[in-house]
Amino acid sequence: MTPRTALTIAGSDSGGGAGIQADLRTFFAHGVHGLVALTAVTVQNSLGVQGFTEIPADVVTAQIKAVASDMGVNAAKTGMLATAEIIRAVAKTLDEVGPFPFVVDPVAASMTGHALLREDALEAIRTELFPRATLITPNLDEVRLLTGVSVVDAASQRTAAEALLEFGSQWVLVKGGHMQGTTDCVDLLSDGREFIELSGPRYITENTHGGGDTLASAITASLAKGASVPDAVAAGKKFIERCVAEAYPLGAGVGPVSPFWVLNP
Ligand SMILES: Nc1ncnc2c1ncn2[C@@H]1O[C@H](COP(=O)(O)OP(=O)(O)O)[C@@H](O)[C@H]1O
Ligand SMILES: Cc1ncc(COP(=O)(O)O)c(N)n1
Repeated sequence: MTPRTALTIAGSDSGGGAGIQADLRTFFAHGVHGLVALTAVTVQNSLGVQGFTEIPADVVTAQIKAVASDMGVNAAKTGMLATAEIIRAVAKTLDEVGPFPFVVDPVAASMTGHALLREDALEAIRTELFPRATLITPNLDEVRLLTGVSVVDAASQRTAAEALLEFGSQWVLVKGGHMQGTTDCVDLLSDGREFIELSGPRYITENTHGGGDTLASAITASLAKGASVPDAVAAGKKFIERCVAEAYPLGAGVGPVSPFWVLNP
């Protein structure tokens, strides 16, 4: 039987733990066929990002149109988008080939602190992509960059969710992985009416590379299969928890979260 399809519009991680590599292995783990529009090639390993080269915006557009016109897209997500020009091209192209559920993971930097966006690009994500998004999935660093809100507890997490929804997405997931001093990891999902706390154990590990990409692509895979946003996010949270619990060391720095457990559930 032909599986459902999900499109990732994102950068390549040569270390294989984040970016399109994380997205494709997550789509596979969900039984969803992955489609790709590559935006950038990063030179990266467990120690960080040594540099990147972006793909020309018209080539990003052409990749999206090629797969959408022939194979069909059941849901899409964005990760690293590199430049404002690529972001504008993605927004325009999605208007032409959509609608389908669309998840925006506003990747601004790697967890090692290296910029993955050129300077003017965060503003373009906010104005061009958020209003078109079914769901946006910022981490706490991205929340601060986008809204100025520092999330330190449940109240400020809710304030941040409300501020982010002002930019026009249908739903927001404020991820709590970087919250200090908590024994649980609590992500807050909201559409402005409902505020749903998704809580799970915080595992002690150094190896969380690719966690955000894996969560967003797990959610996108469930949306491609027809799940509602709350159901897709709840399933994604369960999925990433297990991936963090089974993360492995690789290289001298930060190892990747692992979806390999799906092979031996
Ligand atoms: N140590 C951990 N144990 C369990 N879950 C975690 C851990 N760190 C992050 N998570 C979960 O992984 C997902 C990604 O979160 P986060 O680290 O906040 O984003 P990002 O990877 O984009 O920086 C969230 O669902 C978060 O709750
Ligand atoms: C190509 C690419 N996309 C996304 C990330 C973010 O992932 P992380 O926050 O785990 O470094 C990355 N490092 N590289």
